[in-house]
Amino acid sequence: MSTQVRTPIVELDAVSKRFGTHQALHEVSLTVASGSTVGVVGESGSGKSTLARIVAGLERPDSGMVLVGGKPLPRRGRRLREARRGIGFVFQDPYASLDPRFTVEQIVGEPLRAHGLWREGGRERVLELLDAVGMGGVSPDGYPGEFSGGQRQRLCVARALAARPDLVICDEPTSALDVSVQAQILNLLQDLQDSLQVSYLFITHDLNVVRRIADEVVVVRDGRVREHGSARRVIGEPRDPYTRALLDAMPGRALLDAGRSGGSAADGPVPAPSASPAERPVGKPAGTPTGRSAGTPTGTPTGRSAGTPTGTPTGQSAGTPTGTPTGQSAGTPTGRSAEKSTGTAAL
Ligand SMILES: Nc1ncnc2c1ncn2[C@@H]1O[C@H](COP(=O)(O)OP(=O)(O)OP(=O)(O)O)[C@@H](O)[C@H]1O
Repeated sequence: MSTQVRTPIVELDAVSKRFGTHQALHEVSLTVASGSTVGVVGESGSGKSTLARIVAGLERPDSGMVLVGGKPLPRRGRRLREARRGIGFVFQDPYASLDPRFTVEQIVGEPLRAHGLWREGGRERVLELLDAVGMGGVSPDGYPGEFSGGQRQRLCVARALAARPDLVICDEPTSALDVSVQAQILNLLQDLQDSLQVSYLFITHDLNVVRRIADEVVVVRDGRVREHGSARRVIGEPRDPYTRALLDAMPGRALLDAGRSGGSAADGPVPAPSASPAERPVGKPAGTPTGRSAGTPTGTPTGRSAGTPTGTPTGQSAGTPTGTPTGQSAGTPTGRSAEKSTGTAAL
C-alpha cells in the first residue's frame, strides 16, 4: 500500500451485465488507482468474476463505462489487445493455470510473445521476473510439475507481470493454497506493488485476505455494491448488514476484534498459519484435494477452479488445460527452497 499520489488506472461507472434473466451486475462503479489494491468481496455468485472479466475485456457490459488508463476499453481488435497488455491476471488454481507441457520460460514469457516483446531480451526478462518472485534459483527450462502450489503461484505472478502491466487482476489467488503459503504470496504481491507501483483488483470471498492486502474494499451481493470504502473503515466499522454478516462469519474474528480495539485492523496480519504447509504433493493433478489440515482454511473453498476463466487478456492461459499434468514432475525439483524467499528485486 502506497502513500504516493495516485491516478486512476481502471474506472467502472454504472456497469451492468445480464446473463439471460439473471442480472449478474447492477450499476457497479469503482476506481482502482495506481499503486493501490481494491478488494472485491462477496459470496459465491455475487458477480466478482464477472466484474473481473469485464475489466479485462473478456466480457462486455450491457451498459455503463469501463475506462482503462482514462480511455474507454476498446471493444475488440488490435486496440483491445493493446489495452490488455496493461492488465495481468493471476487465477485461483496454480495447478490448473500452468500448462504442464510448457517450460518455465515459455510460461513466464508467454505475455512477451503474445505482445511481440520477446525479441527485446525475452529470456533475460524471464530470469529477472523469476528473481523478483523469489524463484531466482529455478531453471527456466524446468516444468510446472516440478513445483509446489506456492511456487507455481509465484510463476503465475511472474507471468502476470511480464509485460509490465499497470493492473493485475488477482482472482482468488491464494484460496487454493495452504494458509502459510497464502501469507507468503500476499507478502510477495505487496512487495512487488511497493517496488513496481502496480495496481491490484483483488477478487476474494475472504475478508481476512482483504484486511491484509487491500486499500479499498467493495462488498458485492447479487451483483450490487453493498458497501464501498477504505479497508480500514469497512472492516473496522461496517455499515451494511451484509458486510457485518460476512465479518461475523469470518474465521479469525477474534483477531479482528483485537485489531479493532487496537485501531489498526486493516494492517493486521493474516491469522497465524498452522504448523503444516501441507501443500499438494508435486505433480498431483488439478482438482486433487490440497491436503490442508483441518482448521487451517481462512474461508470456505468455493470450488472456483471449475469456473475460472481460461482465457486471459494476454493469452496467458491460451490453451491451458485444466487437466492432469503429464508426469513431467519426474526429476529433481530445481528450486523448492525458493518458496521461502520473497523476491523484491525491482523489475
Ligand atoms: N457466462 C455466463 N452465463 C450465464 N450465467 C453466468 C455467466 N457467468 C456468470 N454467470 C452467473 O452470474 C452470476 C455471477 O457469477 P460470477 O462468476 O461473477 O460470481 P462470483 O461472485 O465470481 O462467484 P464465484 O465466487 O462462485 O465464482 C452467477 O449467478 C453465475 O451463475
